[in-house]
Amino acid sequence: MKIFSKEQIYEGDALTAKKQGITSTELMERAGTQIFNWLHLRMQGAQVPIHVFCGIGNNGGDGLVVARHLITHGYNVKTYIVNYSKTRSKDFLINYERIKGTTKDWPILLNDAKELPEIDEKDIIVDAIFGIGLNRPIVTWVKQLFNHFRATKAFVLSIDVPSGLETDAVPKDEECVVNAGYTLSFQTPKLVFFLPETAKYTVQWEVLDIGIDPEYLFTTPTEADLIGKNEVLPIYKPREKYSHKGHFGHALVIGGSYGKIGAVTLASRGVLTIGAGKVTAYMPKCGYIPLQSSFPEAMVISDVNDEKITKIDFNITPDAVAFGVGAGTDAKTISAFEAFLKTNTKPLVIDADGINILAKKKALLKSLPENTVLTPHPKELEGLIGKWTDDFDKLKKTKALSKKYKCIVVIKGANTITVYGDKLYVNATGNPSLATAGTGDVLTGMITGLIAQGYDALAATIFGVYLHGKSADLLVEELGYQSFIASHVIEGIPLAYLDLFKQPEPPQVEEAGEEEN
Ligand SMILES: NC(=O)C1=CN([C@@H]2O[C@H](COP(=O)(O)OP(=O)(O)OC[C@H]3O[C@@H](n4cnc5c(N)ncnc54)[C@H](O)[C@@H]3O)[C@@H](O)[C@H]2O)[C@@H](O)CC1
Ligand SMILES: Nc1ncnc2c1ncn2[C@@H]1O[C@H](COP(=O)(O)OP(=O)(O)O)[C@@H](O)[C@H]1O
Ligand SMILES: [K+]
Repeated sequence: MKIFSKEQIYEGDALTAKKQGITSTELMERAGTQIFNWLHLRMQGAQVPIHVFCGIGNNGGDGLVVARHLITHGYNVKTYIVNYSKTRSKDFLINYERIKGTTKDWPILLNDAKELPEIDEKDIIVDAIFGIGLNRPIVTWVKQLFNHFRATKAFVLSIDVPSGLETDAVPKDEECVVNAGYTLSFQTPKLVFFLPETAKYTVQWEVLDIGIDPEYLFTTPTEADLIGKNEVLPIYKPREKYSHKGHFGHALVIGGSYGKIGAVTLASRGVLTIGAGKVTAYMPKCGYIPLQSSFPEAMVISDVNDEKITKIDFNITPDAVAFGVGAGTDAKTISAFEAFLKTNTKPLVIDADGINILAKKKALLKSLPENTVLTPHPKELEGLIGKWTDDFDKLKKTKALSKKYKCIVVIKGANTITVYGDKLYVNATGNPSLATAGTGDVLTGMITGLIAQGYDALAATIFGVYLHGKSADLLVEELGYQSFIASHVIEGIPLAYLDLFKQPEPPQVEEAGEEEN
C-alpha cells in the first residue's frame, strides 16, 4: 500500500473532484459518511454519549458531516466547534449550515479552557479538530482541551490523523497531540503512524476508501510504501518441479567468536529454512563441533584461530555472503574483513559487528559491492550516521548514507523500514515478541538465503523482513510475547510462507430456516 504525502493527498483530492465532476463538498460528504458508517456498524444505535469536536477547517467539516448523520440516526450526540481561529473553510461553513438545519441542538462554540465540557469515561470522543492542514503550533487552551480528553479516559476516535500530529514532523510537545484509541485515515495511512516517536499517538488505525481517482493512486510514485502480503506476493518465486539444490544457491555466513557461535548457527539455520540450497558457516575453530552437531545441514569452514576470525579464506564459490554476526571487533578480525572486501565481488549482507567495524572504519564503506544490505538496529545505525535529532532526521541521514554508498539500509525496530536511496519500505509485520536476543541474526540469514536463491538484494530484503515479522505474528498466538525466542522465528518461517497463499476465510452466513427455537 502506498503512503502518500500530505501534498499528494491534497493533489489527489482536487484531481478526483475534477475528474469525477463532484464538488469538494461532495467529497467531504463521502468522507464523513464513511466515518459515520464505520461507527454505525459498531454501535448499532447504542445511546452512549458521543462528543464530536470539530475544528474550523475541512477536518472540522468532516466532523460536522459525521455529527449530522449521527443525529439523524437517533444517536446521543453533542457537537462542539473548537474555535481556535476566525478563518473558516468553505466546506466547513456549508456543513455548519447543514447541521443547523438538521437539529435544534446547534453546535456549541468553545473559545477557551473555561468552557471544557463534561465527558464521562464511558463516553466517546470524535476528534475532528485538526487534520493534515495543521501547520503551526496550537494555542494553549486547545492543548488544555487535549489534556482534558486524556483526563476523562474516554475512547477517542480521530478523523484522518490524531489532531495536533503533523504528517512530516515529530511533535515538540506531546501534550499538543490527541492520544487516539483509533484513527480512521482517508485513503492512505500516514508515515507518522509507523515511526517510533509518533506511532504512539494512535493505538490502532484503519484506512477508509473515499473513492480517490484510482489512476492517480496507481500511477503516483510515493516516498514510502507499506509492505504487507499484497506487496510481497509478486516477489515470491515458485519452485520448478525439476529443480535441484544447485538452483537455490549457496550462502556463506562469516561470523562468530568464542561465546558467540550461536549467532552463526541461528543465521545459518535462517539461510536454509528460507529456502537456500546450501549453507557454509565460516567461523573460528571453537565453533566447529557445536555447529556441526547442532545443525548438521550446514557445512563449516574454520578459521586458523580458535577464538576469533583472523583470516577469511575459503575454497567455495558462494552466491551470497553474510558477514558480522557474533564476529566481535578484534583488530585481527577487522583486518581479515578489510582484506576480504578487497577481493569480494559477491552480494553481501552485513550485520551486527560487521556494521560496528564499518562504523569504526568508514573508509571501508567505499569497498562494499553495489546493493550491499546493512541491517543495523538503532544503536548500530548511530555508529554509521551519527546522532539524529528525531525520526525524520534519522530517515534523512539514512537516505544520504544509502545514496552515497549505493547500499540498502534496514532500520530494524517495531516497524522495520528498509531505506533504498530516497525510497522507504515500511514493514507491516512483526510484534514485540521479536525483542529478544538473536532474532536479528536470523533475519540476516533469511535475507542472505533469499539473495542466494536469486532474489535481487532489494526484493530479498523486503521479503525477508516481511517473512521474519510474519513468522512471529503467526507463532505469538501460541507462544505469547515473553516465551518467544529467536529459534522460534526459524520455526515460523514455513508458516509464514504457507500463509502467503491462504485465502481469507469467507464470512459466516447463517442459513435461512436453521434458527434455533
Ligand atoms: N481536501 C478535501 O477535499 C478533503 C479533505 N478532507 C479533510 O480535510 C482535512 C484537511 O483540511 P484543511 O486543509 O482544511 O486543514 P485542517 O482541517 O487540518 O486545519 C484547519 C485549518 O486551520 C489552520 N491551521 C493549521 N494549524 C493551525 C493552528 N495551529 N492553529 C490555528 N489554525 C491552524 C489551517 O490553515 C487550516 O486551514 C483532512 O485531514 C481531511 O480530514 C476530507 O474531507 C476529504 C476530502
Ligand atoms: N517491538 C518490536 N516489534 C517488532 N519487531 C521487533 C521489535 N523489537 C525488535 N524487533 C525485531 O527483532 C529483530 C532484533 O534484531 P537485533 O536487535 O539485531 O537483535 P540481535 O542482535 O539480538 O539478533 C529486528 O528484526 C527487529 O526489527
Ligand atoms: K483529527
